Amino acid sequence: MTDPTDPAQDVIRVTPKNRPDPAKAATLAEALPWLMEYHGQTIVVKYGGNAMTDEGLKQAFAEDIAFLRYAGFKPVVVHGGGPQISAMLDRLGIESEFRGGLRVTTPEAMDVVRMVLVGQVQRELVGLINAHGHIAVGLSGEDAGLFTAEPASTVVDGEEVDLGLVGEVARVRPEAVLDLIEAGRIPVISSVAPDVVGQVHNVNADTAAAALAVALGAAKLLVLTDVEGLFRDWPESDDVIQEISPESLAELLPTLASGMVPKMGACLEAVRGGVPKATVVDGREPHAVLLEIFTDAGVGTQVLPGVETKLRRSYAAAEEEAAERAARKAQPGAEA
Ligand SMILES: Nc1ncnc2c1ncn2[C@@H]1O[C@H](COP(=O)(O)OP(=O)(O)O)[C@@H](O)[C@H]1O
Ligand SMILES: CC(=O)N[C@@H](CCC(=O)OP(=O)(O)O)C(=O)O
Repeated sequence: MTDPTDPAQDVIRVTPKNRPDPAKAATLAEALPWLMEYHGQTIVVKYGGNAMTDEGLKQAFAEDIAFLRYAGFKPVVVHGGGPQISAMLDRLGIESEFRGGLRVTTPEAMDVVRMVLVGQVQRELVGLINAHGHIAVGLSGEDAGLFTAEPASTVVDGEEVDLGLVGEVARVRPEAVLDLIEAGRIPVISSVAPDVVGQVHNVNADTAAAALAVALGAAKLLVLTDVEGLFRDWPESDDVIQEISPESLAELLPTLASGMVPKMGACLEAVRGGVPKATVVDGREPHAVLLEIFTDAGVGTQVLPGVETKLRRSYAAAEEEAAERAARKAQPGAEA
C-alpha cells in the first residue's frame, strides 16, 4: 500500500504540458533512414568562417558534429576562417585582396593566415567539440604530410592572376586522418599546406575539404556557408538551385561570382572524384548539420550525378510573398 504523505515518494501529475510529445518522436523517427544510410560512413563537413558569427552558432555546430560521431557516423571537419583572417590582417595593417574568390597571399599575409587558421579557429573548434567528450583532434595540411600544395593560379576577366602563396592540393596522404577516425576521434583540419620544398601555402578551405572527401572516399561533402545555397542569378534572382548535376554545374561555374567560385568548384571536384553527394547549406541556421542530414526538409543546394536542375524560391522571397498575400487578405473588402 503506498503512503501518499511519504515525501520520499517521487510522484508526478501528468498534465497536457508534461505528457510525451509525439511530434518529437516523429522527428526522431524521420532520422532513421539517414541513420541507416550513413552509419559507419565518413562525412566531410566544411565549416566556413562566415557561418561562425556567434558563440551560439559555433556551439550548435560542435554539438551537431559530436552527435554525428555518437550516432555512429565518421565526421571529419575542415574549417575556414576567411573573415577572421581579414580581421587580423586589418588589425595588423596588412592589406589583402581577393581575386576569383581567393586571397592574394604575400609571405607576410601567409604568416597571419597560418596563425589564425591553425592557432585560433582550429583551436576554438577543437575545444568546443571536446566539451562533448574529448573526441576532437586538430591537424593541418602540414601534419604527417596530409596535403602537398602546388601554386594555384586563377584567370580573372581572361587574364591569369598571380595569387602569391595560394595553393591547390596536389596530393593527399590521408593516413593520419584515417588513424584518428579508426580511433573514434574527430579530425578538425586547417587548410594550410606545404609544397614539395616545404613552403607553406594558403589553400582555400572548400578546395581542401573536397580533396580530402575524395581521398577518404566520403559518402558526403557538406559545406556550411552564409547563404541559403547557390542562387541561380546572384544577386538578382530569388531562385535557389535545389539540385544540380555536375554537368550543369560545370556550365554554370564560369558565370559565378566571388566566394561561390571555389565553393562550387570544390563540390564539382568532389562529385567528379566519386563522392556521391555534395551539399551547400546555410550555416547561419543553428543546427544546420543535423537539419540537413537527418530531416526531409530540402535545405541548400545539392550536387548529385544524374539530376535535372531543380529550383525553389529563397526563404526570404517566399516569406515576403506570404506576408503580401496576408496583407491583401486583411484589407477591407478583401475576399474572405
Ligand atoms: N550564385 C551565388 N549564390 C550564392 N552566393 C553567392 C553567389 N555568387 C556569389 N555569392 C557570394 O558568395 C558568398 C559565399 O562565399 P564565401 O564568402 O567564400 O563563404 P565561406 O566563408 O562560407 O566560404 C556569399 O555570401 C555570396 O555573397
Ligand atoms: C586562398 C584562400 O582564399 N584561402 C582562404 C582560407 C580560409 C578559407 O577558405 O575560409 P572560408 O572558408 O571562411 O572562406 C583565405 O585566405 O581566406
